[in-house]
Amino acid sequence: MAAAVFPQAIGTLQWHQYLTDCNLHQELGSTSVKLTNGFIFSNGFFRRGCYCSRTRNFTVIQSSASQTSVFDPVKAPSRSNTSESRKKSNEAALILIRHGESLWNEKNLFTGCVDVPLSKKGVEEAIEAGKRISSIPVDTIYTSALIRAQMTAMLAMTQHRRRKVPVVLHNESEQAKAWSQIFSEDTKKQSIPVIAAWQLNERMYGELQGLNKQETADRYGKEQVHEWRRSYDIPPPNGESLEMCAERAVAYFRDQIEPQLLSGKNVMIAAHGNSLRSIIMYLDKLTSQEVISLELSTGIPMLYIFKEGKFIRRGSPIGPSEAGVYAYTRSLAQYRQKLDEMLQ
Ligand SMILES: O=C(O)[C@@H](CO)OP(=O)(O)O
Repeated sequence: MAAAVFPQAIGTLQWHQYLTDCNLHQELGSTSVKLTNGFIFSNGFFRRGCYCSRTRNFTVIQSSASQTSVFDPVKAPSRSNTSESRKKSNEAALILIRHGESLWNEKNLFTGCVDVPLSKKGVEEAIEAGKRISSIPVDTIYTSALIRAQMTAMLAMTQHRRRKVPVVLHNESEQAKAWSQIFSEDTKKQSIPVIAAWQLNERMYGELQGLNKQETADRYGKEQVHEWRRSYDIPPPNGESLEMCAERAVAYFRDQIEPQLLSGKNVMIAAHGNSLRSIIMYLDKLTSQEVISLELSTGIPMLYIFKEGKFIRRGSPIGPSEAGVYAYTRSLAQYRQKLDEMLQ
């Protein structure tokens, strides 16, 4: 694919514009651009974790057309539909979704490891998230052990155009394993394994669990509560800091999920604000300072491409009916086209 050539200076970009303006992203997508503030836009995203700030201005000071599209098809019929070529391309999609709004989010209560379900709005958000990723391949699903993440994953998958059935694996005992076997290879092929892991749970919020966030801020002060909620290494009373949460969540990601991606499997993770913040910190190499301002919205999927051992952030996919979906790589566009043909 030929790369677009940018003039030496094209003015000012707003990060918000990057997030929402598909055409801009497409134009930039195949070009390396150096920006003021030391930020570099290449391979479809800004480096240095600057997405924490949605309102920052970027002035383009230099560009190069050396970067062509780096994304080979994940599962494109012409190039990557054999396990051999998959291994060679070493590329896979990774979708991260924070669960939809829960009944305690709605009431503004600290939730942590308390297992509460989605609110009505959360159910709608999960379905909407499913529409956004309905044309992105998913081979394996990881969720936390908490119902709000599991509901989100399942509701999202009801929208997937491939129509595979998510099946929760029960490996907690030999008997559970034996009793949940599937005896048809064809049916297995039409299923997506769902693995629930406590390591992906929300951070344990200690003695804040069940307290109202506003009342807690009124009592202990806004700054103290912000420190408990967003700092990297300060735990809430008797709870986990983000660092402690990362020790289990990132270890699980590296031990269990990365090998799947390495083997070419497309993975979706439905988890929580803080367990996902810790994973994003690892993926985007954010510092403990940068992660403070990282906030994740409920029910908004984020797409990464894993290629040659690197995670490339592609933004949040929007519905297949929208023109110019910036999050799609060429290979994902091919997968989507294949679905279009199949479903005609
Ligand atoms: O209550 C919680 O478990 C989390 C996520 O909802 O809250 P916070 O935004 O403080 O991380």
